[in-house]
Amino acid sequence: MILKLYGIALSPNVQRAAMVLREKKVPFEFHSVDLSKGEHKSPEYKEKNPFGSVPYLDDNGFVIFESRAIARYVEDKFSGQGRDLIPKDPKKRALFEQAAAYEHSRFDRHATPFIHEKFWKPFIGQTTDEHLAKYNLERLEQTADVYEVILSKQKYLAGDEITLADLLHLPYGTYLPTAGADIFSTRPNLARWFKDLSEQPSWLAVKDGVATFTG
Ligand SMILES: N[C@@H](CCC(=O)N[C@@H](CS)C(=O)NCC(=O)O)C(=O)O
Repeated sequence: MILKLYGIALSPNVQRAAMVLREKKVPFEFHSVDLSKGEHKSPEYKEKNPFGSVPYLDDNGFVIFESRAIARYVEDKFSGQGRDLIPKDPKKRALFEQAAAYEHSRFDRHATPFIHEKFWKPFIGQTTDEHLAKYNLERLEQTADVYEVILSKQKYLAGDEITLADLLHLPYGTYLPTAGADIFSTRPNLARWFKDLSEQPSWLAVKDGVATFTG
């Protein structure tokens, strides 16, 4: 039975899951969840994702949420199909895990609250906490300086081949300049890396909104 992805078409976390399904050439049905009506907070929805957030994936009754966990499940289940996103060689795998760990703990940790303050809050008519935004932007700039060093020595974060660790940056990385944090274009290696990622067909297919993919 076809996989079902639940969420909103322009949610970065939903786009992350959909991008990986496209990478692995896995057909899926996209099901819209109406956040404005609070559908994601209903008891029925929380049976699927108890945090009441999007996305979640339903694979014939097997339900998984958290976009990074969805990505890893899809990579494992459809191993040998589409592009390999996680290396199997132990050393390459360790370098991948290292990059995936700092994507989450250093990049996403500050990108998410920065975008919340500078993009999402003004969008829904709330006031930005400028102090919080500045704090997170400073941390992002520090992380970007380290990325620039890493990417001056290799093409991608885990070596010279693209992995899931690189792709995970795309959704929030794409929002950052719109929110006023242009951390990529001012650093030549980071600019080269992010331009390359932004041109990946899997991302181009979902960046303007997730839709059902029939293969
Ligand atoms: N860490 C989660 C984050 C999910 C998340 O926060 N999704 C947002 C949309 S981008 C959401 O559902 N926000 C509404 C809410 O949490 O009430 C993931 O990667 O899936």
